[in-house]
Amino acid sequence: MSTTHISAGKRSAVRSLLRLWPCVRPARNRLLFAALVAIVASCLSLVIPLVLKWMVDGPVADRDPSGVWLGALAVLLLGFAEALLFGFRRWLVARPLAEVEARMRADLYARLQRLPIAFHDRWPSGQLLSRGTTDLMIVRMFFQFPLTFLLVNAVTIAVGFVILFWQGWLLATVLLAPVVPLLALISFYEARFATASRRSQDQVGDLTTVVEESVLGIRIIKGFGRHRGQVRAFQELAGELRGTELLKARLLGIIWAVITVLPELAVGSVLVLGTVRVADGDLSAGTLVAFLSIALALRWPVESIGFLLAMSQETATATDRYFEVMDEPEEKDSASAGDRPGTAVPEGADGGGLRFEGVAFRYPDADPQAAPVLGGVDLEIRPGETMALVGGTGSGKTTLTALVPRLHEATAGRITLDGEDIAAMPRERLRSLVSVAFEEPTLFSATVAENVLMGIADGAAPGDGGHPPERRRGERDAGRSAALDRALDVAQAGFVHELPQGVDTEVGEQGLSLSGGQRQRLALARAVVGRPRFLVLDDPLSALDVHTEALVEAALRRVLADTTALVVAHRPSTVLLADRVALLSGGRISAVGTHQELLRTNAEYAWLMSGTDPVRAPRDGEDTGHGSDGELPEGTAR
Ligand SMILES: Nc1ncnc2c1ncn2[C@@H]1O[C@H](COP(=O)(O)OP(=O)(O)OP(=O)(O)O)[C@@H](O)[C@H]1O
Repeated sequence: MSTTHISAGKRSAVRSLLRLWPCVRPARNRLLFAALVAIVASCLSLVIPLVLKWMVDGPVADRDPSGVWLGALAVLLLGFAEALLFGFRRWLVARPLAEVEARMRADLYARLQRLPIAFHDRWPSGQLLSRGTTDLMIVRMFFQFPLTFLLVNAVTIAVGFVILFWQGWLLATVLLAPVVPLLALISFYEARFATASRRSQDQVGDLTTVVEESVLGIRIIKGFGRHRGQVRAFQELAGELRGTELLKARLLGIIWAVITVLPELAVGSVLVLGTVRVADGDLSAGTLVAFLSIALALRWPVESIGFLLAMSQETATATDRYFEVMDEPEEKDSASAGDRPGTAVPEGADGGGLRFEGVAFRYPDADPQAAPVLGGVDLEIRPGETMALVGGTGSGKTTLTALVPRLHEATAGRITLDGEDIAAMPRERLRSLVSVAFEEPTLFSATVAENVLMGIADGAAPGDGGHPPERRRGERDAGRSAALDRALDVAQAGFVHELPQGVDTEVGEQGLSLSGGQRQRLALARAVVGRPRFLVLDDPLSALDVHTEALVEAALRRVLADTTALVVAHRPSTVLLADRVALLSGGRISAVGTHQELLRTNAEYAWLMSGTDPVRAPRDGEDTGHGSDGELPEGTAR
């Protein structure tokens, strides 16, 4: 379980926040208008002290009750207008900001779909999940509240001080005095808060990973009685997060205290100095009331700056975390892939079928000193042929099959489909030609039909040409339904008709409401439903009982007859589906031939297939002397 944090490095919060500008661009007019409304509302609160001054120096001093009532009415109306305008501001931004958040989330999801498998191997899922949920929520709240109020409060404070200086420069200067120490202290604590904020958001990601893994692996956890250990691990991480949150709270407390105490001291000084000046007759009582009222009205804008800056720091962190994913390079088609006509060779001609030429591969995070998983694979699967791929555990069979749909990119050599280099093909086209079923059959929380029909391109079904749209749609649906029935038949997945809603039954998260064998049959149906030209199957029958396996094999034979296929096989029964067998050993294809030929002539193969070897059982990847020096055993073909 990874607790590795993706380091943010040193960065400027403002620069991070500026990266959000293109995302909120569609809502910018509303945001600006809402900010204006909030500024007007906030400045109305500064007019109230001026009304008070007028009341104290006018109707109160003159003992004029009707003037006092008029002043009270003015204060009431100003307060009412302020409340109304703040409500209007909230209404203005709510919908556009929800849309901004939804769009950013959709962009993140789309990006995750396009990022290479190597990225997903590296990143814990909880880290991605927390970026798509908590971090984006923080970003939305920033636009809703801190951003607007940092602006509104800055304008309110500026307007407030203009009025204060207009009323009397001496008292205004006393009020302004704490600004310099205030700024220095805030910037010191904000930097520490930014570090704590990054740590806490990364810890939320780690915690999400633990929760996700334990929910998905609940059967293993319960089966091995590991629930207490799991709870302990969770509590440890939750404890670390709690510690970081408490540190944040302490820092925020200090910032808050500094921001509150220094201005209070200034207000106290103004009160003393102002009273002395009123007593000396240098200042009217109304001016002092107005002064103190404005100073008190500015308290909230000043005090709130502490937590507004803290929220801005959190948003800068959330923005960095969001863009760390968005900045990752996507899977790229080669530069000329889109417009290159391809170098296709007609089916059946020399160079047709599936060919591996000097294909090498090393995982990006593998030890650079270690030998690559694949060191130079040469293999030809003729058009219409089924080739079984056999090799010891960890010899690289799954890795080799993953190179065909370009889930990983070969580090050297090339793979061709009917003579066309897959590196020069647009991925979409490549994946419409090649279908895959992996050893671990992954299903999605959707219906049986939706899971199987994922294997067919949207709208792809026979009978589309030259008809009106409704008829085409009808024919397409009928075509998809027929393809579904055929695929379920091939995969011997008739059990789906016994499910409560037949093919419309939801299979639950990851298809866990089905048995392992049932999931594997649906994964197989998904691989064959689109009648692919090339089929790559990674030990597709491993979870079936012998009777079902025999049935699926019989049906598979029919499918394999029409396609060029590479089938990873661990057992003789699967190997027998193939026309020929290739043995992967030491990162290369060390022998190719029929099952019988290899059984007779290749000790490693005989050992892998039967577990017995009259001479000696070779270890994984050990050179058996066959083919490694270029000499293939008798009956071996390339
Ligand atoms: N994402 C990865 N990052 C780094 N190394 C990996 C990764 N996936 C697999 N490997 C390594 O590559 C080697 C080949 O793995 P692969 O899964 O291709 O073997 P395999 O022949 O399919 O094994 P099995 O028969 O047990 O399924 C192994 O040593 C494995 O540890």
